[in-house]
Amino acid sequence: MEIKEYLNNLSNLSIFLAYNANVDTIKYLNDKDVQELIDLFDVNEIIKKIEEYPRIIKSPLDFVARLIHSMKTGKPAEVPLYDDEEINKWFNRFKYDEERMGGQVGIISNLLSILGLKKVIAYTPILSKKQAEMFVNKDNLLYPSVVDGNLILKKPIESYREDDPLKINRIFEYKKGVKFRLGDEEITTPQANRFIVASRPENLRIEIRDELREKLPKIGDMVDCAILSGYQAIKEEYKDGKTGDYYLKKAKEDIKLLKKNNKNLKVHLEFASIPNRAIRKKIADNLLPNVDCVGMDETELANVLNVIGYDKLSNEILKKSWVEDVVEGSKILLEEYDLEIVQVHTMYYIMYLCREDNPLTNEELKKTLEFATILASTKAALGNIGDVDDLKVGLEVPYNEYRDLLASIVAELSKKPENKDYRMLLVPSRLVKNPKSTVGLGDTISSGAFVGYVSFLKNKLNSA
Ligand SMILES: Nc1ncnc2c1ncn2[C@@H]1O[C@H](COP(=O)(O)OP(=O)(O)O)[C@@H](O)[C@H]1O
Ligand SMILES: O=P(O)(O)OC[C@H]1O[C@](O)(CO)[C@@H](O)[C@@H]1O
Ligand SMILES: [Mg+2]
Repeated sequence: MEIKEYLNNLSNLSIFLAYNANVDTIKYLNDKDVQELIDLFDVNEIIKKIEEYPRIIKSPLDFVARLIHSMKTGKPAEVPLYDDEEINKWFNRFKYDEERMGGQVGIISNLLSILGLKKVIAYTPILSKKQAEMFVNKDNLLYPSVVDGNLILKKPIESYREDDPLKINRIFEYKKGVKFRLGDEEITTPQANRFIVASRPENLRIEIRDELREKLPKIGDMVDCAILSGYQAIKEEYKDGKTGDYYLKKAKEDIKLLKKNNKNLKVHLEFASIPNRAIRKKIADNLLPNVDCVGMDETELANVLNVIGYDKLSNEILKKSWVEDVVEGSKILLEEYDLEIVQVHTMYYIMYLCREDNPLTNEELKKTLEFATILASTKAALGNIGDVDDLKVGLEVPYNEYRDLLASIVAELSKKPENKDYRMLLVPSRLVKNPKSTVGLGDTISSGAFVGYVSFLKNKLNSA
């Protein structure tokens, strides 16, 4: 993998990002931490609550139950926190280990700025001083504002609003092999992963502020692509009478406004877990038909399939996440929403599914996935990518042990007659045995692959 050449390709690419940035307050859990949490409750209460499977955290018990479930399965999870003073304060009991830029826009804008893209325009509806300070302070990372009716692009640190609220998510990271007892059951985490307690402040609305919205066609004309994310925070209704439908309708129009003056603008939607099934369905039906590419992990793929009528396949993916099922699910999304690319990242592989007539060659497509695995292994190993030189760390992490098996499965699948109109490219992950942290690895993978995809398309367009 020629990293220098790949990066060189990105240096004339510009991108727009919206909507979600926050502060990730991270705690690395050990055996004792978990046991102490469990010992706060009667074990049967926890077991009962795990079965109930709360989709929002309203009490400490909701949190402990969902956390244990995530640690027992080793699966990534993100659960919204009910917007209530008391439960919010309860989370201050922990001694957190570090604070870090969080949210797809936060993580991706910093990464792409460091990778040396020409221009990264990062938008988030709330930008406090503390949040602004977490953005990389480089000339290519800009925040859009409107001053006297004009679109102004300035560094986040020069654009913050003193009285904007700060959004904090608590991240509980666990390594593989964390041990604890739940009654007479000994549990050991099967792999390293993260549990996100996602705050959902009433005043946070996933939208482009009105004065900036009319500038979207201009912004769309200044960039080659966009990554949109954060929709998972949209609520069904708000205290001021606004509804999820109101914000989803605006979100759909935002995409059309971005594309208005730039027909070649490629838009990628990065998923996160959307516990509210009604909102999940609306996001799929309203937004997916208007974007070109989508990135998600296998759990998110399964959950979307579940709300569009493919329960059996959804359960298969949740249970085993076999390549065949993930391919089947990706084909359904590609067809259902007329997408250009469905990119799914799992613990053991990253995969593209696209149509046979995709303008890029298999080699080009694979290159973008290979670059994405190097980004992920670098970030997993170091916790953060501070400089392109860090990438040599990720390059040294070998592909995981299922590399050959996965390659043979995909080779078989590609030959099947029902797959003749598709191309599926798979690259095994470079799994870091003992990752510093895992939060944001999916965002890292998807953004690294997507900007590579757009840069190869751009080369093709220019050389045509
Ligand atoms: N230890 C690890 N080493 C390398 N890659 C990892 C490791 N753990 C997870 N990954 C990659 O990161 C991805 C996590 O994606 P996702 O669950 O979307 O995270 P997030 O939404 O927090 O960015 C996995 O699908 C896998 O490809
Ligand atoms: O759903 P929210 O509150 O926007 O948070 C998204 C979460 O997902 C991440 O971006 C990782 O994908 C975290 O950094 C962040 O806490
Ligand atoms: Mg993700």
